[in-house]
Amino acid sequence: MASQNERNTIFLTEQEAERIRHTVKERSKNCLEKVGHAREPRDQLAAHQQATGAALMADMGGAPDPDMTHTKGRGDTIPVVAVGQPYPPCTVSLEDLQPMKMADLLMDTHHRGRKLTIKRSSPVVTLVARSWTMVQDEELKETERLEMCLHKSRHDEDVLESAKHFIIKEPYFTLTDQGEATIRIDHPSDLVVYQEEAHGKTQVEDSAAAEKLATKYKTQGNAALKKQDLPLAHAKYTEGLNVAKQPLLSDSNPDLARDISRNRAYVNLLLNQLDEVKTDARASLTGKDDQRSKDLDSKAFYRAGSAAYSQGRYQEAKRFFEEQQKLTPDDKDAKVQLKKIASRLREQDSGTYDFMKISTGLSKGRPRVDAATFIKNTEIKDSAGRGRGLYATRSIAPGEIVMCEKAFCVVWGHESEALTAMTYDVRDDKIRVSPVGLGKSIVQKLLSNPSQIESVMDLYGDYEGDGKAVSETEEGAVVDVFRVHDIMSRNAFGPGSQHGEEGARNASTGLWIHAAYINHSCIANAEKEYIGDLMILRAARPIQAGEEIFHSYDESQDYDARKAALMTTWGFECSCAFCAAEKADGRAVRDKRMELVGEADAFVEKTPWAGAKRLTIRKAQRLAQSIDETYDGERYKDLPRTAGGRIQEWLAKASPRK
Ligand SMILES: C[S@@+](CC[C@H](N)C(=O)[O-])C[C@H]1O[C@@H](n2cnc3c(N)ncnc32)[C@H](O)[C@@H]1O
Repeated sequence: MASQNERNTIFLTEQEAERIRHTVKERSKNCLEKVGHAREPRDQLAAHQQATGAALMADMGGAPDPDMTHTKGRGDTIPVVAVGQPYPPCTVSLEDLQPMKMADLLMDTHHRGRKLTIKRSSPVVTLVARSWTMVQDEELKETERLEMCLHKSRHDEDVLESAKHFIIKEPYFTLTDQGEATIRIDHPSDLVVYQEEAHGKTQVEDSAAAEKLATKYKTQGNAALKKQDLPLAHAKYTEGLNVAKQPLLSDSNPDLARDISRNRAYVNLLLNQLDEVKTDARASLTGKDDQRSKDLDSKAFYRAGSAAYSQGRYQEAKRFFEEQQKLTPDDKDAKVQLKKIASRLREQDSGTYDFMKISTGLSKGRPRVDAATFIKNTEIKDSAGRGRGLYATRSIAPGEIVMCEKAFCVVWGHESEALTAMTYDVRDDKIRVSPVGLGKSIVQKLLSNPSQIESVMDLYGDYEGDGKAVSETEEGAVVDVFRVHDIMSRNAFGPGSQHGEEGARNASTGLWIHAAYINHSCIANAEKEYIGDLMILRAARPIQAGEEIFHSYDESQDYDARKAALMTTWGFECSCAFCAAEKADGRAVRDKRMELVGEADAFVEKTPWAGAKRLTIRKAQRLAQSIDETYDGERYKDLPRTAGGRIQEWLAKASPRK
């Protein structure tokens, strides 16, 4: 993520930073000492009381949250998240995992190939960056602590609170930062809500009994939908489908599964689970010719088309809406959608946008644009010494659009998802300000739309995972949250404040997948701007076909600050010609230049250019000249002299008072 500017920096005291480092290192040390040790049984009553007390305190807002740390300046606490000790999620389906007992858990061990069925036995303690509770094994003999870190909610509901019975895939038994034993879940896909039907616990003897049961679930799903409890409606329809799809019933009454699929498609649309909308809609098709069946199939095509549209797959959406139109030619909805799709396809193919219209359609309540992505003039190729990069496939004139991209995911500072944390990375011993709320949103979006996992996971990140390309098991999408964190850290950008005041604690941030392939240069040939979550990249100078496209990740005038930010945030040292020249200038010249820039900035801030007196203009000219003189004529022959930019701008506008 782009670094926070001075004004928005979050300051930690040295002691606080040291305390964070110490806590994380102490935990690692403790884990190392205890690795492989047998689990010590817990006292059930004491465990229950501990969790109940903590949950009560947390609900009243009085619980000490061990994740929060003190900061200096505005606001006083912020969560701390330790990063840099990644491990991969389980990529095996439940039926291929062997059951294990709670009593057999070993300390600081990932129990690969195993699964543990548990029942929640206490209230859930919900803290800012984690939730925890006490759980019991199937025989209710053993009790253990279970915590879910960071990615702990789904569809705005705390996962641990959402159900009573769970199965943990490949349990990780370890220590908390405070040294307490716990089963720890980092990857949401490692915790599965236990469903009786999915695990064949309910025996259905004949098709009549199966029909009764599936209908019961369907009715419960409908009731939950009516109450807008979408996760429950989804769960009930899923249970219903598990029964209705069994040959016993689907042979005699195939329409029941179709009906439930159609209903679940609707719930999925509301939950933004767009891949499943399309699967369900397709599964619900009757293909029959009577009017009622045609109406139902038309509804299914509408749902599938809406999902494809939301995914930016406009050709696919077009096909669905055309099918809808064939079945119900008088339906106005399909006509409206097809008209919108025509506009999106035009944007996508030609890069022709009505920016004014897009812009006026935005507000704080509707901060995301309805516009397509245009990337036709670019391609991804290897870039020597920089991994991959983005290249122009045709020549592009200054000011012309290089590419336009709607964000894969953006979290605006004013949205409830915005969450900033200090991350302490054990890999390089650095504490950073990180928009973990964006990481959480990306993970949620991927869990809901597994077909998009591959394109996000292809982005550059320090941790590359275990190399297994599994993104789905029988139980749903698998997302490696550690990889998402690292990808976000190296690829996210800030679209700036578009809806009011924002600072370091609630900076807007987003991920643009195609733009994420663009490398940095301090003398970039492209400049980005934003309308809502639409990134528009224009050529800053003529770009030839085949030329690599660069934008600037950090526009600081100060070479040393820029160099440090590029290394801390993006992990590289810039070797562009401008950096090479500034490096050759030496420290003394750079310091002198920055001192003059400081003077010039102060001048510009306090001196209005309109009606400036001759004497004032002379002063500005002298300042501009002094800055210019810090540049060696030969060294900067073909390079911009950026430090004088602001004062030059002032001079260009200023007119002497007559
Ligand atoms: C947003 S990604 C750019 C695409 C990336 N090169 C790739 O292979 O996917 C940012 C990462 O690219 C690399 N990078 C970008 N600009 C660079 C440059 N000028 N020199 C060296 N590495 C650069 C750094 O590793 C950085 O963290």
